[in-house]
This record gives sequence, C-alpha cells and structure tokens, in this order.
Amino acid sequence: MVKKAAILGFGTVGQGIYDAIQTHDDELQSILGEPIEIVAILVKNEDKGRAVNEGTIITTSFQDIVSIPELEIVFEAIVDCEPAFTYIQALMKKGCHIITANKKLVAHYGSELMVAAEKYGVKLRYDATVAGAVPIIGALQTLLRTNRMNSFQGILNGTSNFILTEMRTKGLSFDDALLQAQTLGYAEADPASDIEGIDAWNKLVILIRTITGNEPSTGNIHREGITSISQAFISLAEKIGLRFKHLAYFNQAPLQYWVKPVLIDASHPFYQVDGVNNSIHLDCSLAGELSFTGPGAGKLPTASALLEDLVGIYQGINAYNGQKTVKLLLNESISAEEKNWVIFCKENQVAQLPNQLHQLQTYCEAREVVLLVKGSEIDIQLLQNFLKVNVFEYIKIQKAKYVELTNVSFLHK
Ligand SMILES: NC(=O)C1=CN([C@@H]2O[C@H](COP(=O)(O)OP(=O)(O)OC[C@H]3O[C@@H](n4cnc5c(N)ncnc54)[C@H](OP(=O)(O)O)[C@@H]3O)[C@@H](O)[C@H]2O)C=CC1
Ligand SMILES: N[C@@H](CC=O)C(=O)O
Repeated sequence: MVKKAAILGFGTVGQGIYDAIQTHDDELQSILGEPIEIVAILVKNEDKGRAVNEGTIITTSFQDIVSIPELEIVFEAIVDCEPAFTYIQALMKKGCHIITANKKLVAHYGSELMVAAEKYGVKLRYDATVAGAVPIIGALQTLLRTNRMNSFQGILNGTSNFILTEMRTKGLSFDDALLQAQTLGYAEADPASDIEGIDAWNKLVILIRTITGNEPSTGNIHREGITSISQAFISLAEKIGLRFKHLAYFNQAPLQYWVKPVLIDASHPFYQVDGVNNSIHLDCSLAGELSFTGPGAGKLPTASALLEDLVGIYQGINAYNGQKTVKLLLNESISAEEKNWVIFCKENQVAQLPNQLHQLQTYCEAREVVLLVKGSEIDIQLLQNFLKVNVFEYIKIQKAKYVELTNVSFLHK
C-alpha cells in the first residue's frame, strides 16, 4: 500500500516537498509504515519543463486532482488566497488532509479553514507558513500549550533579513541583494510583499491567532517594510553598535502589535541572526524566555516544515489552535511612554530638534548625524510632521513581562 499525495504548485516550495519526499523516503516509510507517493501536481503553466518521475501526472486542471481516487494528502504551495481557498475547501470535502505553505491564505482565511477541517473531519497543518524550517507553529500547538505568553518578537521575513545582512556585511546595494534573494528562492512571487512588510504581517497574524486563539484586528495597524533603510544608515548604525532588523512585535497588555524596521544592540537575541534566518523570541509564563532560530525561507527548509507536518498528521499529534484567553482589542492610541529612538539627519537639522526629545548620544560623520534620543511616540510624530528625518525605534527585550500580568482582568474573557 502507498499513501497517495498531490502537490498544488511546483515552484520553489512545491519542488522542495517533491524532492524531500524522494530523498527521505526511508525515514518516511519507517515512521509512517507506508511510502508516500506523489501521484499528481497542479501547475499554472503547462509549457514549463518539470523534473518528475514517470507516472507523476502534471496538470493544469484542478478537476484532475480532485477526482483522484483515495487521495489522502495535499500539499498546497501556490500563491495568493484564490484559487487556493476554493481548492482546499473542495479537497477537504473530499476527505484530504491539507498541509499548506501559503501564508497569505492562512493569515486571511485560517479561521474559516479550521472550521472546514473540523466539519469534514480532516487535518489542516500550516507550520511552513511561519519562519520556514523553524518549528514554531508546531511547538506552540503541541509543546507550549499551558504556558501563557504575554509578548513575542520575531524576525519573520527571510528576504528582508537577507537583504539587510548582505548590505551590511558585503556592501551590496538593496536591489542587488533583493535579486540574490529572488535567485535563491527566498522572495515571494511579488517581492513587494517581502520588502514592504506584508509577508511578515501575515506571519504575525498567524502567530497571534495560534497563541491567543483570537483574530487580531487588521485595521489601523503599523506595518512598515525595509525600503527606507539605506546603505548609509546601516553603516552609521554599525558605528554606534546598532543593527537594523525587520521586526514583528506583539504585546497583550497593553495591546500592541506591529511590523517595522528597528535598531537593536548586541544584548538583543536577534543581533547575530543574519542572512535568511528567522527568529522568534517568546516570553512564556512558565518556561521564561525562549528563542527559536533557523532558516526562514528556501526550498528545503520549507519542505522540512511541510514534511514534519505530514508526519504529525499520521502520528495523530493533536495540533491545538490557541488558548482563547484574551480578547484582542486594537489599541489605536499611540503610546505616551518614553522609548528610545535613533534619528538620522543632517548636521544643520540638529538645532531644529524639539527639546522634549532627550538626546542620549550623538555620532557625526561627513555632515550626517545619528542621534540616540528618548521620547514618546507622540514626540516622534510631531517631529516627523515638520522635519524630514528618518527615525527608527531602538528596541530591547522587555524582561519577564508576564509576571506583571496576573491582574489584567479587563482583557480576559
Ligand atoms: N519560497 C519560500 O521560501 C516560501 C514560500 N512560501 C509560500 O509557498 C507558496 C509557494 O511559494 P513559491 O514556491 O516560492 O512560489 P513560486 O512562485 O516559486 O511557485 C508558485 C507555484 O504555484 C503555481 N501556481 C500559481 N498559481 C497557480 C494556480 N492558480 N493554479 C495552479 N498553480 C499555480 C505556479 O505554477 P507554474 O510553475 O506553472 O508557474 C508555481 O509552480 C506561496 O504561497 C509562498 O508564500 C512559504 C514558505 C517559504
Ligand atoms: N518570502 C518569504 C518566504 C518564506 O516565508 C521570506 O522571505 O520569508
């Protein structure tokens, strides 16, 4: 007997799962007791050559996939919400378990898909949607179920981290580094999604849902990518011991979540997280601070997440979808709390900076000035309203935040 599987999409990820199943068939068979056979692959363009075994059907017709008898598993690795959402629902109805890498789909329709999986008695797994090979969704769903988490920080986009690293360590231009990320299979089909923070935002939504069981509001979010970061900013920051990282942040009390580039120093656990690596740092009620780091994109790292999901389904490992402890109300007001900021400006602009910003450190090179200041978000917004300067938050890990949370009753259901 074999377990019949199909793949939707045969780009970086689709080819990765196909290859991984061929190269790891011994391991799979010894765990599952039966071989996995990819019987068919759905693609969009029928003219492209495909390196697959004889007997594997390549088709552009979804009907060919949905009519395969005894099809048990479908790996979904196409782009965008549609037609993926429609296809997955039809396949669930047919009785197939679904393992998806499609972040956009799970961010937008994850809850609907979970309901459909329940309705049709099939499993839905999506570990590959967040942080590539890093088994963060699996860990949250199966190994960290009683721990409460007040907050987390994450580097969730491999392409952005790769670009920032290449610019810093090799002096590459933004465009050349992006081109390399595309060649290596890290970037999305539309790379704007990577560099404008949309992909990281989708992953943040999936993580928040997985941790809290609730849908974060997507109105009025702060989502920013890395396009404002120049080579000059990167080298000036390095001179004062700071590095740019594209960060996703979540905090339950007070509620805040955003995706934006920030500066960190050597004391931050993400300082050395370079290249395509992603990292998630959790603040857990029992375990304390936990960090998960590893390749966040690419053919085989993503295939690794998909294959481990497959094994999880057949081993009957129960994936738990959220603790449902906290209602997520979006706090739309900006914070009056004082934070650290780094301002990049010209020498002649320094005198115009408002007095409310307390200057902590200044570095000047060839009329370019970097100022480390303390002030509220309101102060920074006011500054940016009248002075054309680039400002980034300088962020640190907040220690043991969870301990303070025991009496936050208004947020609990
Ligand atoms: N690249 C990565 O590192 C990661 C990607 N992902 C996600 O995995 C998914 C796939 O990514 P990736 O492999 O990089 O993308 P690619 O662009 O490399 O491949 C996309 C594949 O999907 C096929 N496809 C697109 N639209 C359709 C459609 N309507 N019907 C049938 N087939 C379709 C394409 O067909 P054709 O070959 O004919 O053009 C292609 O084979 C995306 O959702 C992405 O966000 C998740 C984790 C990591
Ligand atoms: N484009 C994504 C791929 C993985 O999710 C990224 O760069 O992180």
